[in-house]
Amino acid sequence: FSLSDDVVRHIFCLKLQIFYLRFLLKWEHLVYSLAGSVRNFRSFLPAIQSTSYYLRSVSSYFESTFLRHTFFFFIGVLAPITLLFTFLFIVASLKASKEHATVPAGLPWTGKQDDQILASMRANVRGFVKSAALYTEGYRKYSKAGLAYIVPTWTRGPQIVVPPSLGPWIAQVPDEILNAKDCTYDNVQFKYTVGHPEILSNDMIDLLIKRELTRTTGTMNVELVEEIDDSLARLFGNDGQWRKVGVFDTLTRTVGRVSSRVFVGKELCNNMEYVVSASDFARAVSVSGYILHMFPKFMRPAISWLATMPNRRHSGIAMKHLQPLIAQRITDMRAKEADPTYPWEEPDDFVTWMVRESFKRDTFHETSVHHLSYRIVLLNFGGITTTSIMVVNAILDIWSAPDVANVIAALREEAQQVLQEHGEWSKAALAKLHRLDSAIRESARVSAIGGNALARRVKVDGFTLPNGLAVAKNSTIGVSMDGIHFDPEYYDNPTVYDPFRFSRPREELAAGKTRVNEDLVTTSVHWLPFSHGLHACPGRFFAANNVKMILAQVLLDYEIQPFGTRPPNMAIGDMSVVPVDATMMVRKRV
Ligand code: HEM
Repeated sequence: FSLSDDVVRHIFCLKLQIFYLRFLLKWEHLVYSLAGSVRNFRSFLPAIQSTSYYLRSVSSYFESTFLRHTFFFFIGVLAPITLLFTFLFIVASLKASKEHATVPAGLPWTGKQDDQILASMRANVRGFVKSAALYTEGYRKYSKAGLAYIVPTWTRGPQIVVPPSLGPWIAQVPDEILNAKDCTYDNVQFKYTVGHPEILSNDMIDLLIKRELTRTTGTMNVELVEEIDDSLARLFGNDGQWRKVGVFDTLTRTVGRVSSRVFVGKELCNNMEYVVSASDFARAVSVSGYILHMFPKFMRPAISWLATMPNRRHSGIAMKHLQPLIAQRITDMRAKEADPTYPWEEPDDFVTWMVRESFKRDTFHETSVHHLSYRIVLLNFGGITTTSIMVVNAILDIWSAPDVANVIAALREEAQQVLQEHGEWSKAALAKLHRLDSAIRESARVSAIGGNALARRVKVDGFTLPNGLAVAKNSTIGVSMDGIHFDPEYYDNPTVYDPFRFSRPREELAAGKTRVNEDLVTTSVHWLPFSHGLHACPGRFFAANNVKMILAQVLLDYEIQPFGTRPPNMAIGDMSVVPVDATMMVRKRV
């Protein structure tokens, strides 16, 4: 510690000297030229001489101590950095070789060249920089020939990618054989980034999403539209003036507020400190997951304390608001149960459903205020950022579409007609927004998260896939999401964003065509943003309801200036991430 203090002092000293030297050189020159041209200024000469003398002494001090400073700089700063990087390099190299030994030897790789020195580690680095592209490259080369291949990734180790023909089979294999959650949890390193294994392995959230949230989806839309309108008015303004706003920032807040209206109720959904903590927490968890994957398993407990500090800060903010709310809800619900005349109206929200469910359970982690509150933190994690990303992608894709003016006019016309017919955004009304539904579904196709879909962890020894490929226990299999989404066999002109790709067949129904049921919530092995099969996202009905309603209100009430070119998503590892800095010009329609 004292060494580093010393080093810092010396570096500081060195900087000061260089600064002073430059200062004096500049002024000495100026003063000499002034003195030479104005005789009367001779009286200044002694001062100039003494300055010059000081300058020389500083310069000689600098020369005499230069070596010492350089030495301290190397010992104190460069040596530890070099040592740290050498250590990380060795660790990463060993980790990569170990991971790569677990996949079947005969399979082809994308992004790995066996004849290169440190082939495994270099492949993992490629996986970090561009594994989304490696997936699609392998898809064209191998999947289309019915072969499996391997993609290196930074976060999940090597992935075995199987042809799409195996997709329907993977989607139905039970968890005891191919496990979905193990993959997700390991990918985001939930053990460290979130903790609470007793909550993660518990059924309560999934059960309530399937049983209560899906049942009520659409029934609270009048309240949700109020939240959307107020949120958009605050963020986009309602004075008819153009404003430059952040796309991600404004829509995350709106989605967070709308989702929270159903998750935690009217009061808290309006609290932006609480709402923003959800997306901050999600981002912190993802970043810390990446950091932890840089280290081998035995080092993660030690590294995690530091890496997950932001996670604790953001979840702490949410917990600060959630715990009193849930404690009060338990008190009120108990009082109402004991005495039906207790003057309190039970809100219909996720907290109420969860507390009611907790009354039927008896373990501490299913009943304590802390554990119930943390469940909402996790619900936000799974539900808010994912939905915000879908809205952001849809806005970027729709307002960058070829023929954007006509696309907007067609979407707006549909929204106006349906709203006029139904008077409000009821479930039935939203179901009639075929063009908007299609524009969002198409955006989710071309701007999907990328990489791996239907990712499953093999849970049994000696397992053989239907195509005869033997895979080791704990290896990961899946299909290439972008490979499938951009395959001309499934989509005409697959690289083009065609907003009405899915609604056109419906609109042509009158011409006697067969009805094609491809709504935003319809999953398939060829459209995978919500996955497919046993683990298809149970929150997709709620998410689709909110995404459609937010976009319909934006179309009806605001004008957005088209983007010249679509602000591109960024590839990070095997994921494609929305451009969080993208801005748009927006104004209230008059
Ligand atoms: C546009 C928004 C959303 C997207 C794109 C999305 C996507 C996904 C995906 C890809 C899966 C993984 C399935 C698998 O492992 O194969 C999933 C699972 C899940 N999602 Fe969503 N989701 C969204 C919104 C939501 C919302 C709003 C909620 C809750 C209210 C939610 C709750 C869940 C849960 C609980 C699972 C785990 C299901 C299981 O393992 O059986 N999601 N989601």
